[in-house]
Amino acid sequence: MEAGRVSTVVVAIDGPSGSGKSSVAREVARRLDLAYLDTGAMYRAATWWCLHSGVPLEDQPAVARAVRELPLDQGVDPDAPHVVVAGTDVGEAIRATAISAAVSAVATNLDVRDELRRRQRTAIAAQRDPGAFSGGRGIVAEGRDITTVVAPDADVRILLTASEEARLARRARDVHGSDDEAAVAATRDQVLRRDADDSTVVQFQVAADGVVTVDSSDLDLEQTVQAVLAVVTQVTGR
Ligand SMILES: Nc1ncnc2c1ncn2[C@@H]1O[C@H](COP(=O)(O)OP(=O)(O)O)[C@@H](O)[C@H]1O
Ligand SMILES: Nc1ccn([C@H]2C[C@H](O)[C@@H](COP(=O)(O)OP(=O)(O)O)O2)c(=O)n1
Repeated sequence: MEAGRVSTVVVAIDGPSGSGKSSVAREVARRLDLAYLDTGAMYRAATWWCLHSGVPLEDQPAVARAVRELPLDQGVDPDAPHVVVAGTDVGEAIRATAISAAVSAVATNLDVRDELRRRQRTAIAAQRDPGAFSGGRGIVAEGRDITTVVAPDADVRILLTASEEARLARRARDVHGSDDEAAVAATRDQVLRRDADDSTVVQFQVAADGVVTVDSSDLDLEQTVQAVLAVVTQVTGR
């Protein structure tokens, strides 16, 4: 390494819906002073853009064309993440149930995946290189295919899992403010159907070779953050 250069670390985290990827990855990035890339937000922003522009999601070539032109500005500061499309802040809009219900139709479009993966690799590369113009600081990137396809060469690769029951209860509390029977039933589409659809194009249910599994079923958020930090320390010494 050149004198004066500080080594950067790339942490890749994948997992199913409700496993805690976004909350855990963001907090780990904060504590290690790394950038944070929420790749799910990119698929959500692409879905928002298609709906906003009147592109029918079943018209795959039209969706792919729209996404290649997607005017997306996404921040990587874990303390102030922003998602802006064509000048509109869509940070909240992309979490709406209508987007959660529609996003798999866009995420299973292989041309869309090519385009967004290209952008994700560019964002990760900018943070990996300490000599980069933007001053690479290292990054935590999370999604469904970061450990396997987008950044299989990441320094740390983690599959964050949790039982179906834990994931449904978490999402129900997020969306409906309760994890009673009705709230969990209303959440099944957002979690289980979406994971089943997404699994047709990416594999995030079983850890690939060299990927460390962290099971958060019986851990709270802080314990999960600690478990992920322990893997980072074990692998990188940081
Ligand atoms: N052990 C845990 N690990 C991560 N998140 C948890 C945990 N327990 C509860 N949660 C909560 O579960 C919800 C879903 O987490 P989120 O990060 O959105 O998951 P994902 O990005 O995998 O869909 C959040 O409200 C989070 O605070
Ligand atoms: N790297 C990624 C990230 C997300 N996706 C897809 C899968 C999901 O249905 C959507 C939204 O992802 P997001 O991580 O926001 O989903 P949840 O936090 O689990 O609700 O995008 C993907 O296919 N590949």
